[in-house]
Amino acid sequence: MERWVIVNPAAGRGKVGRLSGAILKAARDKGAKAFLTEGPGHAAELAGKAPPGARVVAVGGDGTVHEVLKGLAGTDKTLGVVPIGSGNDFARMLGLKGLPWPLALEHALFAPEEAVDLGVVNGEPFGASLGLGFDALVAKKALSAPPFLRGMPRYLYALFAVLKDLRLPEGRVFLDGEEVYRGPLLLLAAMNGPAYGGGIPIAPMADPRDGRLAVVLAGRFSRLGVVLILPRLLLGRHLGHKEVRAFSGRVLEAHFAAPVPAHADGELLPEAERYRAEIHPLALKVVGRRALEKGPKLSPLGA
Ligand SMILES: Nc1ncnc2c1ncn2[C@@H]1O[C@H](COP(=O)(O)OP(=O)(O)OP(=O)(O)O)[C@@H](O)[C@H]1O
Repeated sequence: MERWVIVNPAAGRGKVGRLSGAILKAARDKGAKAFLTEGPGHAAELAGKAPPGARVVAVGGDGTVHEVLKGLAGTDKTLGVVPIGSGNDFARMLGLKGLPWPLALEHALFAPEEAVDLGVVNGEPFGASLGLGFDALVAKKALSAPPFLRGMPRYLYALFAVLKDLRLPEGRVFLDGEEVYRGPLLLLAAMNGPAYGGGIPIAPMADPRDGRLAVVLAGRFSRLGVVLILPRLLLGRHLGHKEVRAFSGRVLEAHFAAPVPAHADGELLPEAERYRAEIHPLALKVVGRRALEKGPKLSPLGA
C-alpha cells in the first residue's frame, strides 16, 4: 500500500510551516511519499493523484482535511489526519485531537483503518460539518477583517460586524422529504461530528457512524438573542432554547429566496439558494482511534 503525506505549511497560523521540514523528513523516513502544498486547492489535486488503495494523510487543520477529502471521496483511498490546524474538528470527531504530531503521524500511517459516514452537500463531500447562515456569514466576514486582527479577535470582529446588519433569511427546511421548518433562519447545521468552528459543540449528539446527519436549526433570533445564546452554545447547552430544534435524518434540503452562505468543514462553499445534503453511511475510510481501541493490542496512543 502506498502512503502519502500532504502537508499544508499555511495551517496552524504558521506552526505547520515551522515544523514542515521535520514532518516531511519523518514521513519519508517511514517510507511515505511526502508533499508540501503550494496553495489552496493543491491538497485536493495531490490526493486525487494518489494511487488506488493508498493511505493519504492530511497534515494541517480542517481546511486541509476538507481538501484532501475532496480528492479521495468516492474512491477506496483512506484518509489519515495529523491535526495541527487552528480548527481540528474532524480529528476531534475521530478521537485524535491533542496527539503530538510524531505520534499522530505514526498512527495515521500505520494504525488500522475504519469507516465513518461521509456527508455530501450540493455534490461536495464534507467530513465533519456543514453550516448554513450565520456561522458561514461570520466566516465570510472574517476573510475581509483588517489584516492586523488574527485568531479569536478576527472572529469576534466578524461576529459583531455580522450582528450589526443581522437580517435573517426566510427558509424552508426538508428532512427526508418532509417539511420540518418554514420561517426565519439564523442558522442550520448538518453535522457528522459534534463540533465545528474549532470545538463549538453545535450538535453534541452527532455520531459519525450512525448513517444520519445530526441537524440543528436556529430559527427566529434577535441580535440580543444571538449574544445571549452564544455562551450556552459554547457549553453545548443551547438545545433547550425554544428557537433551537434538533433533528436527524439522511437527506436535508434547505430552500431560500436568495443565496445564503454556507461552509463545509469550515471552508466556504459557493453561495446557493438551494442546498441538498445527504449522508453516505460508512462511505469514508479513515484512520481513527476506534479500530485501535477495539483491537487486541493497545498502542502508546492509549496513554
Ligand atoms: N501552501 C499554501 N499556502 C497558503 N494557503 C494554503 C496552502 N495550502 C493550503 N492552503 C489553504 O490553507 C487554508 C487553511 O488550512 P487549514 O484550515 O487546514 O488550517 P487552519 O490553521 O485550521 O486554518 P484556518 O484557521 O484558516 O481554518 C485552507 O483553506 C487551504 O486551502
